[in-house]
Amino acid sequence: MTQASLQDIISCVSGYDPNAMTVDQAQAIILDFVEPIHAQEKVAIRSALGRTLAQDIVSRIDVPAHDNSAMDGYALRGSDLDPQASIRLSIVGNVHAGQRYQGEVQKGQCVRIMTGAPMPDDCDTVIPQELTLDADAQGVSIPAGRVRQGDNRRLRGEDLTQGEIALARGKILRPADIGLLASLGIPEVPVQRKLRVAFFSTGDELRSVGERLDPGCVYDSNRYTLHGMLTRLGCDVIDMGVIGDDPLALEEAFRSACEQADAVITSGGVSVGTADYTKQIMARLGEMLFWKIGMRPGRPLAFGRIASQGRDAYLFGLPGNPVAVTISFYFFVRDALLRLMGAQAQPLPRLNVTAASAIRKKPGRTEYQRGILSADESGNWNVRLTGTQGSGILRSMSDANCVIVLNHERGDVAAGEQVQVVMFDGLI
Ligand SMILES: Nc1nc2c(c(=O)[nH]1)N[C@H]1C(S)=C(S)[C@@H](COP(=O)(O)OP(=O)(O)OC[C@H]3O[C@@H](n4cnc5c(N)ncnc54)[C@H](O)[C@@H]3O)O[C@H]1N2
Ligand code: MOO
Repeated sequence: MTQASLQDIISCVSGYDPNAMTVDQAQAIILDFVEPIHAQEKVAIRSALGRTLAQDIVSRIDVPAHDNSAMDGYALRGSDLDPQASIRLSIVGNVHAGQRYQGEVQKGQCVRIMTGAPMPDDCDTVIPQELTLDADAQGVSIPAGRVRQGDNRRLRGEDLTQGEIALARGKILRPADIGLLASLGIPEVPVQRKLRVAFFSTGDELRSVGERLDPGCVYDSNRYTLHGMLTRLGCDVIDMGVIGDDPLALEEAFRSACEQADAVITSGGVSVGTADYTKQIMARLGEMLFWKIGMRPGRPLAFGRIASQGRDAYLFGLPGNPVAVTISFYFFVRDALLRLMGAQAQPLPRLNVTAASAIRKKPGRTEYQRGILSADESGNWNVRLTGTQGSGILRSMSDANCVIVLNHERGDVAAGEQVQVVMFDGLI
């Protein structure tokens, strides 16, 4: 990777203060520093779900390939229609999807047609069969005013025209995109190689699931939350377990993670505690910034790039508190990983909704509070807090279906005021 150093980037940030960063500043610095990886591979379209498209996909055909009927009914010449009076047309043929009507259709004539069948050359309008009267083998009556010229006809190329970009590079492919690729007859597509992300938890007090919980210890939940969030983002995950507060073991873990992965995520050890060797080791292995961000939860954050054995990786040192891990991941790490994987920016949509009750908020920091969004009897959406908002209380994260984002300058929120929420659906 050849890229600007973090020092270059922060020297351009006005009022840069690592102990008083705003969320916006931190997000901007991170995105500025992260460069997309370039490796790509070809995969069958069914395996491309959730992957990032590595090149533009240009349509080689018109879709649909011909004008065709949107309804089962009768194809007719629109110029025969009389808006004031019913007309009677004679039926000169029949055409199904996959066939082509070869004959001519003259004035006063029509063709029985099925949905998807190509329009006969002389016809430009279809009347659905349920709007017609007195149909028999010879003819059909078209009541006045039921259709206008051009109705119920799907035009050649109305979905995509030959040469048009059907899907742009950087798109994360969803089921409809896979269907679109199939509609173009494309069997495989170039996608970005999956991002490899290594992660581990730090702290002597952590026990892994399956181990005995010794006095004073807690189960490591962060690795499980991170595993879920990274998997949802479509990364290849490398779970490196729990590393105790031992400088040698920590250094070895950082080196090994960096040699295997594009990005390394740790939790714990980024604050000011005496056993927090983590920060020193991070700093020794590369270029690191340690920030106190004006936000809650998620105040401490380490960010940079470390190197070992000629390999380097971006490093995100998240705070240890379980809720802080989730918030830091979604508001800093997610966008950076998306950029790293070559994906188009995918800002998390924010909805304006009503606060069901008052919310305490200090101006001068961004707060992310866990909420439950629901509709009242009139169908108006409002949000209430899940309860205690301590950054160690994972239960209230699990109970929530959204996070309420209260911007930097904002003070207390009164019941009935508008607040912004980010939905968890599909996210956490
Ligand atoms: N004097 C100060 N103390 C603290 C500050 C500060 O600025 N000055 N910041 C507080 C904030 S905010 C946070 S967040 C934490 C972050 O500290 P660390 O990143 O060093 O995290 P730890 O001390 O290792 O752990 C914090 C807390 O979270 C629990 N934890 C850690 N890892 C896990 C895990 N994998 N699974 C479950 N729980 C975990 C850990 O046991 C601690 O209770 O510092 C504040 N203190
Ligand atoms: O990041 Mo800490 O969890 O803000 O409280």
